[in-house]
Amino acid sequence: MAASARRQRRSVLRLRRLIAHSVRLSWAADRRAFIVTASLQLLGAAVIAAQVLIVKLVLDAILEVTSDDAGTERVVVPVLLLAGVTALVAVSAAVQANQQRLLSELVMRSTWQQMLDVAGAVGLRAFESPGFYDRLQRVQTNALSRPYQLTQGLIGLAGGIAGAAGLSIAIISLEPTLLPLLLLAGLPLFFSSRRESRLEFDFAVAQTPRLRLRHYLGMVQTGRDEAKEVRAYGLAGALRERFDAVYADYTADLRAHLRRRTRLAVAGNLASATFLAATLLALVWLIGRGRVSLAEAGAAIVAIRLLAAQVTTLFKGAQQIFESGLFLDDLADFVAMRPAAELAEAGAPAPSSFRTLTADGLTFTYPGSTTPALDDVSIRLGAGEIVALVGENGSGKTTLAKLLAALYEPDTGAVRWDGADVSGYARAGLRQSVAVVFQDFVRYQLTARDNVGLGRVDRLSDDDAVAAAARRAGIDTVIDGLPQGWDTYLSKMFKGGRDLSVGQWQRIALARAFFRDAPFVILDEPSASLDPRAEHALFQSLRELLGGRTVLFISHRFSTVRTADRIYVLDDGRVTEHGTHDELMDRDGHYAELFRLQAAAYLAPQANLS
Ligand SMILES: Nc1ncnc2c1ncn2[C@@H]1O[C@H](COP(=O)(O)OP(=O)(O)OP(=O)(O)O)[C@@H](O)[C@H]1O
Repeated sequence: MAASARRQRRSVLRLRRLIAHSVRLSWAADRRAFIVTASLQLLGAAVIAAQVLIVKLVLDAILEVTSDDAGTERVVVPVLLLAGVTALVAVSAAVQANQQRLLSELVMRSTWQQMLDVAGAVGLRAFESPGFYDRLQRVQTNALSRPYQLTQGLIGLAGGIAGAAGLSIAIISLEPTLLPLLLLAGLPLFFSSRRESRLEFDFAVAQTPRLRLRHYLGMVQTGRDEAKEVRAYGLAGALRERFDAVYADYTADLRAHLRRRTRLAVAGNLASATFLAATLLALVWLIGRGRVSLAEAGAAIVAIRLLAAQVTTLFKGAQQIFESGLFLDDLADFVAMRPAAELAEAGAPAPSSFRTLTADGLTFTYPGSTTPALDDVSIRLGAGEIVALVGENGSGKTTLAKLLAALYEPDTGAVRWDGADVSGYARAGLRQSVAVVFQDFVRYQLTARDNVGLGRVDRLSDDDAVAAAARRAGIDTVIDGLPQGWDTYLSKMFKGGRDLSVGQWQRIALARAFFRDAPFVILDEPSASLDPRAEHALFQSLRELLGGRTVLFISHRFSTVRTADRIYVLDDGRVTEHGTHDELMDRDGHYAELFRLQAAAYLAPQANLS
């Protein structure tokens, strides 16, 4: 008993908190729309109350006409009034529906804006945390449906409360003794609706992980990116079976849940009918005793029906808010991360270039990992130098590049520009001076112009510079040959869009980096998908293409690496060797071994295959 009371108190407290949060969310989304919606609710409640009073006037007039043989014209005014109020109810419902749709859309927009602000503000480290990523996914998945449900719930709840209050006032003004009777008739509905909303909430909470899995399994079978592999590995049948199994579990639970709800609805309605009969009998008794007139009794019956509808709306609203509760909690936690994220990215204005860039004893461990990806790594780049990073898979090359690009902070050690530790500079300012082509660069499903121009958004409309960057990357003729040239979407998702080959995409990514026009350029395997001629041309002209810029490039192809001014060899997160190609070959260490392995593979492929 005590436990159940505690649970109820917790539910009430939670509902109060959720309502406050929903109101804040709607208010922040658009004050005007919120005020208009709230005013319409109040108007709706007043009109419902007026309806009851007018019904009484109509009944009074009808009874007078029949008993006194008075002129039927006496009925005309109340009837017209009733028709007018009924029309007003219908009009207000239509306006409310539109207003609610608008408010839902505005709340959805505001939710997306808040979510994108946080996603853009947090450091890359956040994306390594499963907690952050899960929450982001949940907020994102729900951001499309929940705001609608939430505003509907809020409006339903407010409307239900206002309507019930309006009806109570109307009844009191008719005959105060009727009020307890009305409340009695509403009691079974009150309890059954509350129980139903609790059941629905528990069901929604319990099913969330399963529904998420079902959504994912559906997506993996319909996604464009996944389509190749699903076919190549013949996964369609197996994935479909999993989808069916998850769906079957869900429908089994849904059936059981709906059976419970039906039982509850039957019990609630039976109890309601019994209470209604008792209320009507009490009304007859009051009429017999002359305490209540026939017209008042008629109006009371109308009020009972209206009150039942209001109570149902009220509980449905509370239930919808409850169901959106998890989403609201996720959103609140997510948004709360923003100030700390912004603080972490803030700092003094960064210089726009450097004469020397050094990494001093960098150590870095990915969140959730136990072994460091970088262990006491030190390297140096002079302005205008081309420096290469080599090493086996997983040796830490990309991680080092990310630290130098100010995307991660080292656990210990420092990245220095002209001797100054860059951790004191604003991250965004630092990154402006760095252009990176990642191994897994982004293929923006936007126009060719955007794909290059996004390298530097403040110069996006500089068509000549965009075209020049494309020329340097050797992708200009491909773009000119597209159906709408620079305006062609590089995606089949859009009408007239075209996809490119992997190597052409890589050139687009290079063009984007060239367009950025930054003093420090990081190229992570920039030629992995280029044909031999294009790769040769790129590295032959790298100095000319990047005229005087400092370049750090990562490559597994030693033919390209040998042209670098200096080469750093990474092994298991540590720098094991460094020097020019000739120096490293003379040293006859790890680098020389890897170089010879690759050279031998080119020169005597048969021997390697055998
Ligand atoms: N996001 C991550 N979370 C946890 N560990 C990671 C993450 N990214 C990389 N690692 C680990 O850090 C180490 C270094 O990875 P990194 O990507 O820097 O290697 P790499 O030298 O660039 O490899 P490759 O030649 O395959 O591109 C590896 O052991 C890798 O498994």
